[in-house]
Amino acid sequence: MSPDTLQPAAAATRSPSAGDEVPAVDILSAEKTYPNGTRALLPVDLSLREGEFVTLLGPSGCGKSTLLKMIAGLLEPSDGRLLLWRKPVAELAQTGRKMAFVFQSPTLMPWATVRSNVRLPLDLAGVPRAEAEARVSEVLALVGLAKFDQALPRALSGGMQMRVSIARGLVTEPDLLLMDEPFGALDEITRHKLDAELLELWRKKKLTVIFVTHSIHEAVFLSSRVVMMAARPGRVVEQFQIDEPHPRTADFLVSPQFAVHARQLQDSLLRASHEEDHP
Ligand SMILES: Nc1ncnc2c1ncn2[C@@H]1O[C@H](COP(=O)(O)OP(=O)(O)OP(=O)(O)O)[C@@H](O)[C@H]1O
Repeated sequence: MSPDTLQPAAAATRSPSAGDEVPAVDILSAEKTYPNGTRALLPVDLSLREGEFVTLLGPSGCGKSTLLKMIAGLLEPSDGRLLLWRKPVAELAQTGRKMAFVFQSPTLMPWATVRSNVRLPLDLAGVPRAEAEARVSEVLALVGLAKFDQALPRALSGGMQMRVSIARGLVTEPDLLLMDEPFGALDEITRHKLDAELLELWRKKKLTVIFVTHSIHEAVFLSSRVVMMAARPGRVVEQFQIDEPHPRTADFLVSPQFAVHARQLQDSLLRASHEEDHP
């Protein structure tokens, strides 16, 4: 085992929360069995420091989305607990922190302009119009869509629609960004471009990100840590630190270090898939 690899047992000790630092996310033996009896997740123990970019990677059905939805408070665990800045997910507001969720599909209102789509969370929160407009302008500039603020979603490419969705997530100024395969439906080149932009946003805004993907390359490029999961039943099997410097450019993608990490994840993914075939 390489020094970069954390044993699942080490992950269970959740050392990041041991010191003074308040962990952004603490998952304490959280598990999920759906009402139809499907054991989607065995107990998961995982802790995230503020500012980490953690990717959940694993074969189809290993519970990535289930875990992300539990962290978002969209699903209740069957047992165990999930804390955000040491408070239960439902009490996040008391921590003064905010969370946003970006789905795989941009889910934009087709009849509304880009500007109105991005402003929606602020309108729902009752933010005064002038302040809301200023914040919308700022995030649209951040994702490179300032000139398209009056466009309707159908006039935009898939990649641009995804940028609108990300802008809508960022407009509330979240501390924690949860992303469920946000670029999975995009072509390879657009995906790389958005990956690079997302990494810049993460650095600029000092976000904590949990990102679900099927792509080993995306996981290596983006992550500070990769959590490998296996299916039937879903569980965390291994973790990998990707301690490579930033900014990560296109050169990183063709570097020997990138290839080493990709190989490790490839082997781990094969092991995870094998466990599923021979539980
Ligand atoms: N609402 C539900 N009711 C019953 N079973 C469900 C439900 N949602 C998901 N499952 C099952 O739970 C398991 C984990 O699903 P989940 O969608 O979390 O996995 P995933 O790793 O995100 O999959 P994928 O990579 O294909 O998106 C799967 O066996 C799935 O069929």
